[in-house]
Amino acid sequence: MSALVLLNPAAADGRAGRRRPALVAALAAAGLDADVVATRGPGDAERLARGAGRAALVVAAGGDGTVYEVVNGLTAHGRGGPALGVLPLGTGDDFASALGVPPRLDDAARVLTATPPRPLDLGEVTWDDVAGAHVRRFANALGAGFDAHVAWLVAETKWLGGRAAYLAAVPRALWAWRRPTVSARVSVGGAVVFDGPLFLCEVGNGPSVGGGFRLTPDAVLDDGLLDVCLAGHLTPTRAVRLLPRSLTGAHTAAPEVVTGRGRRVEVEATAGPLTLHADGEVLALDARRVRADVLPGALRVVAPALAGGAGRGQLLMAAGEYDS
Ligand SMILES: Nc1ncnc2c1ncn2[C@@H]1O[C@H](COP(=O)(O)OP(=O)(O)OP(=O)(O)O)[C@@H](O)[C@H]1O
Repeated sequence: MSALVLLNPAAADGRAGRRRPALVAALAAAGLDADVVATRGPGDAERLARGAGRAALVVAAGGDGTVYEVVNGLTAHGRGGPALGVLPLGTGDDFASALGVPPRLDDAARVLTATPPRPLDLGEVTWDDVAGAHVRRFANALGAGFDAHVAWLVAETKWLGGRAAYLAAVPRALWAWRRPTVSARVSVGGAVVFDGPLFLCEVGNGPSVGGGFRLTPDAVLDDGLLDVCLAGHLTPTRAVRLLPRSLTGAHTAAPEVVTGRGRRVEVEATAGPLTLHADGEVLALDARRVRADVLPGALRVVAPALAGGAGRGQLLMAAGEYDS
């Protein structure tokens, strides 16, 4: 099998780049005929994936941001294009965890040759801001509000290093959000589920974000649906109390938390602009209207945790329930 491995050397504060020799050795040991190409900057992985139509497999070697880019490049090929593999070399690696990719490089490389790819759902986000309308795809999660604000602060202070940038960003974001900063109306499948001051709204294709915070703990990558978790205004003290509970998904029982599941999720800012992220990459600081749609079975992915059997999304698609 011919594979193109797109290595983001900047992932995990540059640790991914330093692991290139170990990556090449792991791929050789797994018997994968692979070209390893390092990206030169943001956007490069997407461009390379778009040009990789002849590869059987395109592997995102990096974190969730690298996966996001590769997914947006690969979907340009349609459903018959190369499959996606993931080697978790990033900081959070939430999508790789959802796929069941083992954290050790040797094991993860072996999985690429041993597991036939299978169709999984993707999300498609459409939003309006001052620059107009935009459309992107996401693999793992879309977030509006507090966590997108954290992602923006982290990107701004990248020079601090991943973990330090996060530690600095969370208190800054909590301080900025001590009073309600945005209000929004949220609909799932056309029905309004929330209207008021918003802390965050997370739309999960996979269950976790930020390196293991299970905001949408029951999200499944092949069920043809997106899971939603939103919280109305939280004081900093209340947010700090709830955050650790999201490591297990126990936050969903809190009275401020609303959950839902559907094919389409809409978030409309009624006061203040929305900060928006997809797979941890900041998309907008001033979104007004955001729509997320599931694209059932849109991309074939090496997913050891989901190997075998048709997912619900595929079954619904076969039954003609989806036209996307
Ligand atoms: N060669 C490069 N130099 C600098 N930045 C790059 C390069 N290639 C890609 N990037 C950018 O690096 C950023 C971070 O990548 P990625 O998300 O994969 O790693 P991470 O942040 O360590 O992991 P995670 O998102 O799982 O926490 C992305 O915004 C991506 O566009």
